[in-house]
Amino acid sequence: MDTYGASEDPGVTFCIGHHETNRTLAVTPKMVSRVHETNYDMLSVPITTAHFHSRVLGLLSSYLSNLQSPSYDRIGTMATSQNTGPLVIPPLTKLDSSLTPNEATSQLVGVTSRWIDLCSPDPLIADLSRQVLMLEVAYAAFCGIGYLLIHSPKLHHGAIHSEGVVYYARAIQDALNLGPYIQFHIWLRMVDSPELEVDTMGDLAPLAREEYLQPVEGALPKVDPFGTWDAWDLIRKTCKYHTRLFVALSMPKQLPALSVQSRWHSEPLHMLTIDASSFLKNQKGYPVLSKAHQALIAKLMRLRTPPWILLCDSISLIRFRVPQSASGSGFPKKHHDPTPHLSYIRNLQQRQPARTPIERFGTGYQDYLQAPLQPLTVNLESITYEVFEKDPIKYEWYERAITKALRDWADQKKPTSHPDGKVILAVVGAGRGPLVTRALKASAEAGVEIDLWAVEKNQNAFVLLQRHNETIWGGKVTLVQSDMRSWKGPRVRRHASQSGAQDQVGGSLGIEDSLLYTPKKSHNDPGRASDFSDPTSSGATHTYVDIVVSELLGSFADNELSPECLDGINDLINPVHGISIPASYSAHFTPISAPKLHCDVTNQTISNPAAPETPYVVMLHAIDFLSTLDSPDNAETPNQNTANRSSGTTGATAATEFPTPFVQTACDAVNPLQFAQCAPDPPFLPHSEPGVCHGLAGYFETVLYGDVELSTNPVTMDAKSATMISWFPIYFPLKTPLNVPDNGEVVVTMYRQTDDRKVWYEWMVEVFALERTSTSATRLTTPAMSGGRSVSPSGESLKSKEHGLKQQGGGARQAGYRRVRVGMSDLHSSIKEGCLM
Ligand SMILES: C[S@@+](CC[C@H](N)C(=O)[O-])C[C@H]1O[C@@H](n2cnc3c(N)ncnc32)[C@H](O)[C@@H]1O
Repeated sequence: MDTYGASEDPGVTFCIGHHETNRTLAVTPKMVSRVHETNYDMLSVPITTAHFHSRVLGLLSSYLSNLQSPSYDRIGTMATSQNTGPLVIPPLTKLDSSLTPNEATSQLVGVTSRWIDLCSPDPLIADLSRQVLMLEVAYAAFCGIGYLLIHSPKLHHGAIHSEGVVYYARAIQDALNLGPYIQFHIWLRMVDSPELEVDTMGDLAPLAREEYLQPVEGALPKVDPFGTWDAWDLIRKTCKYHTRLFVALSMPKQLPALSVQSRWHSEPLHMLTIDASSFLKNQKGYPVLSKAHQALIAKLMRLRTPPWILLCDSISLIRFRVPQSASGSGFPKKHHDPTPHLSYIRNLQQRQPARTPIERFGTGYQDYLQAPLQPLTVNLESITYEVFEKDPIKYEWYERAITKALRDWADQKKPTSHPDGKVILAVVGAGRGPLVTRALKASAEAGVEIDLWAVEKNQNAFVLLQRHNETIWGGKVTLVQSDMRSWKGPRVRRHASQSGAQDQVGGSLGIEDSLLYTPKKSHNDPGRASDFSDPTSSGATHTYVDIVVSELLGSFADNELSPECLDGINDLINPVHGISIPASYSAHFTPISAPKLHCDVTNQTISNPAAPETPYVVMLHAIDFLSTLDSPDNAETPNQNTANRSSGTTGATAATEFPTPFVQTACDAVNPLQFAQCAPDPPFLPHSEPGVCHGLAGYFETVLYGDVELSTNPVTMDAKSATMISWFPIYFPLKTPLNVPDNGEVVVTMYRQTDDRKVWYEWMVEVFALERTSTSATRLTTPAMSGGRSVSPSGESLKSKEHGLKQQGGGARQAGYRRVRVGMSDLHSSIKEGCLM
C-alpha cells in the first residue's frame, strides 16, 4: 500500500496565446491588454526586426563577395589569411528590435529568428546563425522575457541528413547559460517530413556554399516518424536534460501514428502550436479540429503541467485593433466573431471530459517520485489510513472475496478450527479496521458465523481498533496488538462446545501478548500454533486460523515485505483447509521512456547519492512504453486496452488510446504463504519503437479469492479492478539512459535480495540490436527463452526478457539474426534504501 493524499478537482484550464509568423507591429502593453480582452492569455513577440535580418544578410553578402578562394602551400597548408578572419555581427541597435522591457513582458513569449540555420554544413552560416541566436537570447534576457520559442533544427541539407543537429544542440546549451531565467522551447514538428522543410526568401540555409553541400540524388528521403524526436533527444542529451529546456510541438493537419503521439506525450511538452491551416471547417464554415486532434489535446491537457496552446496565424493583430472589420479568413461574417479559432479552443476547454476518480485522486501526484514506505519500522499515521480507505474498489473486492470464501467453506462443509464450528478469521495488519468491518459484513452476507481476530502492530492504530470494537463492532472482535510474526495464534476455550463461551471474544489481548513470542523453530518443527497445550491457566488453548486476510502489498507486490510477514504466521493457518486472502500475487514490469522522472532522479542525486538506485512509487503519466503489443499506423485507430496510463477512456479521449504496453511477468502467481516460488512467464516478441529507456515501470496483480482480483497492470487493470486508486506503479530508474534501436531487444535481469535484516532489489538492463546473419532470415514462431530464472540463495532472482522485434502478435524469435549488445546499464542495487524487516 502506498501513501499519498487526495485533492479536489481543479478542472482543466487552457492557457492560450496568439502567434503571428510575420508580426511587424511592435507589441506594446496596450496591445497586450487588448489581446487579453479578446480572451487570449498571452502573445508571441519576435526578438528582432526585419531591419536586423537585412543587416545580417548585408554583412554576409559583403563578406562572401570579399572572400578569396582558399590557396594552399606545397604541403597543403591553407595559405590565405583573409578567409580566416571571422564574420562578427555588431551588437543590436535600436532598429534591430522593437522589444522594450515593460510591465507586459511577463505575458510575452519571445520568438527567435526562423531564418537562421544553426545546423548548416557551411561553418560560416552555422556560426552566423549562432551569433544571431546569442544576440537575441541576450537581449531577450535583458528585457526580462521568461519564455523563448526557438525554431526547430533544419534536418535536411541536400543529401546531408541530421548531421548539424549537434551544432544546434551546442548553441542551445550556450543559450541556456546566457539566459539563466529563461525557459527555452524547441519548436518541433511531430515527424520529420523533408518536404515541409521549405526555405523561404532571406533564409540563410540556401546561402551555404556549394563546397559544403551534397546535392540530393534521386528521390527525397521519406517521412521519418521519429526523426524530429531523435533530434530532440540529441539536443536534450547535449544539454543534460536541462530543467529549463522544453518542447513546443506543432500539431499538423494529419496527425501521425499513435506511437509517435505517445512519445511526445512523454516529453516535457510545454507548448502546443496549432496553425490555422490545421483546422477543418464545419458545415457552417467555422474552424474546428478533427476528433483525433481533440483527443490528443484532451490527453495533453491532463499532463501534470498542461501545455500552453499557441494559435498560429489564425488572425492578424490588425484585427485586434479593429475587431468589427470583416473576417479575412473566409469564415462567415454574419456573427462577426473576430477570433473564431480562439472561440473554438475555448469551447473545447468547456467540453473537456470530467476527470476520472484516479485523476482526481492523483492530482499533483502525476510523475511525482515518492520514497518507498518502511511499513515495518515506521508506524503509519491516521491520515494515511484515511487516504487508503477512500479506495472505491479495494475494500469492496475484499468483502466479495471473503463472502465467497465463507460460502465455499460452508458449502464444502469443511471443519473449522473452532470448537463451536465458527470459521476463525484473522485480519492481520488491520490498520484502522476497514477489512474487519468488511469481514463482519461478509459473514452476515454469507450467513456463516465467524470468530474474528484482528492483529495490528501499530500501537496508535490499535487505540482506534479498540474504540471501533466498542462502538461499531459490538465487541465481536478479538484484538491483538502485536507484530504478526510474534503472534501465537487465536485461543479458544477447551470446552467451548459445552459452555458456548469463547475465550476473550470481544476482548483485547494487549501488548503483553506480544511478549509471549518464542523464537521460530526450524521448518520441520510443527511450530507455535500446533502446540495446543494450555499456555495460561485460563483454560484456553491455541488453535489455527481458518481464513487469514491481509493487505500488505506494495506497488511491486512483495516490496513491502508481505511474504516475510505472512511467512511469520504460516504455521498458524489451518494446515488442511486454511485459506489466505490474497491467494496469490505476481509482479510485472516493462521498460519505459520517462524523461521527467530521469531528470528528477538526477536532480535528487545531488543531495542523495542513493537516489538513482531507489525504486520509487510514482503515478506514472508522462511516460512512453518502449515495448508495445501493437502499433496502430493510423492515428484514428482506437485501442482501448491501455488503462492507468494517462487520462482515462471517456469521450474524445477514447478515440486515441496509445499503444498497449507489453508487460512482462517478473514473479508469477506467488502463493503468499510459499513465497519462494517464483518464475517468469515465457517471453514474448512485441513491437518496439526506437527510443530511450530511462527505467522500468513495475506493477502487480493479485488473486484475492477465486475470480476476485486486483491489478495495477495497465493491460489488465480495467478488467480486474478499474478505478482502484490504492497503489501507484513502482519505477526502477536507470542511472544512465539507454538508447533502444528500432527492432531492438531489451533484456532485464532483476533480483529480490535479503540478508535477513532487510529486503532490496537489484536490476540491470541490456539492449541488443538484431543483425542479419543470413539472407534467408526467417522468424520462428515458438517462444524462445534466453535468460530464464536463477534462484539466489538469499531469495528469488529473475531474469526475464523483453523482445522488441518488429512483429505483430507474440511468441516469436527471428532466425537468421544474431543479437549484438549495443547498451548495458550498471547493476543497480537499492540495498541502501532496502525495506527493513
Ligand atoms: C497497508 S496497511 C493496511 C491497513 C488496513 N488493513 C487497510 O486495508 O486499510 C498495512 C497494515 O499492516 C500493518 N502491519 C504491517 N506489518 C505488520 C506486521 N508484521 N504485524 C502486524 N501488523 C503489520 C501496518 O501497521 C498497517 O497497519
